[in-house]
Amino acid sequence: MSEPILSIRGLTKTYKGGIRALDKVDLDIRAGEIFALLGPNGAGKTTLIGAVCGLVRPTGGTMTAFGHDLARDWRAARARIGLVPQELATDMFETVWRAVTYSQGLFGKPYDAARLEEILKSLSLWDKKDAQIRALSGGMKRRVLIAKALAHDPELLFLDEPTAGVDVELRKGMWQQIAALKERGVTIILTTHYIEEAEEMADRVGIIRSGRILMVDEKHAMMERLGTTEAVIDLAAPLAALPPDIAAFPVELGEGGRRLIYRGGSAGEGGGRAEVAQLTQALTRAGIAYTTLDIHDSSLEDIFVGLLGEGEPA
Ligand SMILES: Nc1ncnc2c1ncn2[C@@H]1O[C@H](COP(=O)(O)OP(=O)(O)OP(=O)(O)O)[C@@H](O)[C@H]1O
Repeated sequence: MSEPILSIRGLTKTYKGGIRALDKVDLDIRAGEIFALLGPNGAGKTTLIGAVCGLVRPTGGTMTAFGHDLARDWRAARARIGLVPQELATDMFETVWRAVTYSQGLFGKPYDAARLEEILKSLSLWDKKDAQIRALSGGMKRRVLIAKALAHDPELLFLDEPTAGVDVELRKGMWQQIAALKERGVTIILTTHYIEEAEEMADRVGIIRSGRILMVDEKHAMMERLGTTEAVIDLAAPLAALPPDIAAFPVELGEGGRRLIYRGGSAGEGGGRAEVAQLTQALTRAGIAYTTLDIHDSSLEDIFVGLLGEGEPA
């Protein structure tokens, strides 16, 4: 693997009052990936982003971005990092154009009107460039946040809950924007508690709870390793007991013998689905007819809920 673009070791943050928002977090981010940090409310996602972007002062640990130690050489690294925060912390009376111009210069980048025009056009904000931000719709305000974060052409972009509270259509639009940024080579870290968002977008997923990273893996590997297949088979006639050939599969009888429920394997091609195919063949061989077969793989959501359900944090 090439050098990580961002490397975090032992990152800890204890807020005044004693809340430990981050607890010895280790994380490496690869150039060009979309990394989704998943966690429930209060897990420490925003604190983690804030620590990298210089908004939160860590209590302990080290962070290296683009080879720069963030504690010693913050500006050089920060100039290459963009942040789309959850909330618009900008002057609402400002025009869109002034807001993005300000952001472009914030880390020493020279004024480049053509680039700003390009960014605003790509986010369908060009015809709003002279509008005051307060006059924009919620969806447009969010796009202004993205435009501001992109104005200095960051190579690493943080998106904190990019689609929290936005409608489905806007969310899909946002996903397209994020995919387009990845195409251009931008590395993306997004936080979300919409599992669907991670499932759709991410190359890798990290799960955080109570300031601790519980798991980091390729999304597909995580789904294959932790996922299962469930098949619900409605039988044409009730069965009093399972014949041995059928009982050899991970199945149980329900609905007074009318329904066979299979749970097993792993999600994905080879695992549970292949075994369900064998199960249906065994049913046919045993002369057991069925009317419907409903099969599905567990989603990232099932996995996530299962992981978070495993005991309360220490
Ligand atoms: N400025 C602060 N002072 C004290 N405690 C804080 C501060 N900011 C966050 N916390 C606490 O730190 C913990 C982590 O908060 P954080 O905002 O990082 O979580 P999050 O995962 O981003 O949650 P959400 O999804 O709700 O944004 C929470 O218990 C929160 O109450």
